[in-house]
Amino acid sequence: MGLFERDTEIYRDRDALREDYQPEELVGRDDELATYRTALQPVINGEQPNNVFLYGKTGVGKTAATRYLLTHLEADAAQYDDINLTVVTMNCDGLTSSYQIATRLVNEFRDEGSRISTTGYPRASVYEMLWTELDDCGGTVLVVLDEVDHVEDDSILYQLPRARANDNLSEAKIGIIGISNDFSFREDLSPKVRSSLCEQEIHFPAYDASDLQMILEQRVSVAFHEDVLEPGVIPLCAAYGAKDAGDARQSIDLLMKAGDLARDEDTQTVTEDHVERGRRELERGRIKEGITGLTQHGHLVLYALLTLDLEGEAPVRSRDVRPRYTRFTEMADRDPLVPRRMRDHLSELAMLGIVSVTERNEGRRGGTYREYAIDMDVDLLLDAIEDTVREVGIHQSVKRFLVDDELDHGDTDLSDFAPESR
Ligand SMILES: Nc1ncnc2c1ncn2[C@@H]1O[C@H](COP(=O)(O)OP(=O)(O)OP(=O)(O)O)[C@@H](O)[C@H]1O
Repeated sequence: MGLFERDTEIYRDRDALREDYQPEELVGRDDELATYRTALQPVINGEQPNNVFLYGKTGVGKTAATRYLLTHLEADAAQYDDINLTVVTMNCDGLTSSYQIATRLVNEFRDEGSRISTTGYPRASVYEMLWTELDDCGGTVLVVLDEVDHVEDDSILYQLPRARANDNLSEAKIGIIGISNDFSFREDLSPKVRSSLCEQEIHFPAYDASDLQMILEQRVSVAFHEDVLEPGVIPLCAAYGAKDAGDARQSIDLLMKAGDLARDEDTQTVTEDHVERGRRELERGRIKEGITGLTQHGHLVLYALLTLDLEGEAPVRSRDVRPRYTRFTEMADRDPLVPRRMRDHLSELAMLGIVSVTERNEGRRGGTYREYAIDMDVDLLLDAIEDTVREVGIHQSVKRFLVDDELDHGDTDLSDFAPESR
């Protein structure tokens, strides 16, 4: 028998659970799809398209709905000889300026040999090139700007939708589809940009548990063999998804994690226990990612609070975290941040769900203050701030959580790091 053997007991088509899978139908989005379809109808009529703006939290189907409708629109437009439709889709993640967007767009229309560099041209001349490319392309051009909130200046968001009205285009009819999960972005747009970019706004609300259940059932029928899932598995994934953020991506990921655990264990069924364990694993991954993204001061603040928590001192006020944090910064050969910046780090840890915060009120004289405590698995946290701990040394109170080979104790003299007397 070979080293690798095909395992097909659980999955029929695991790829159907991946992000890039395009479902044939979108379930539970009838109203949004109907509004969206109406907004795109002028394209088929050969009229000037509407600019559409989609907004809603992450994983609620904005991109999936766009892909679904534009695939149909392109196929249907091909039936009409007098319609020449071009769709350009761009994700604005990593593109922060109008200039970058404009050069990228110019290059979308050009062959490899004649592409322009992304720096060095005056903005006005890049816009000129863009109008020329669009007019040369002609017909109807739909530009999809996904994650449009990454663009920090709104010049292009004004120029593109207004290009025809401003006489920059004579041949092409252009329509913009902006997509965003940042609610404040729309609010912060200047009125003139908002009125042109957001001609037709469509809000995608978060999914509830029964929506998610329908979405999961549709995926399961493609991805898994029949009767492989215990009856409670889909409702449990849906319930967790609805509780977290109403995000379809999270529910689908959880189902895939549960399926993978079942497959790794060579079992014939996916159980609720696989879902529970899968959820814990995903959670660990998310937290680890969140902590890894913090600065070293964030790690030092966390380590200070963690050791205090283990000594039974939490919940603790930030002024009581401070001496420990300051001491750790000295050990790491750094200057401590001012108290307010240190508190910002505690708030950030709270936002990540690593630290719990309790507001206390000492009555009229004492005012209100906040107390912090660790709200997460200790070994998970230690694992995530391993490098910082190594630099500062292993504090007495965390010693019992460390398996010898998990962290290199080296020659650290632990007595140096015994908790200070308070
Ligand atoms: N109504 C639905 N029916 C079937 N699958 C869906 C539905 N809504 C979302 N999904 C699936 O959930 C995942 C996330 O959806 P999508 O990428 O469209 O979210 P989004 O709102 O664009 O999120 P983001 O703002 O993070 O980009 C995709 O795999 C998508 O296929």
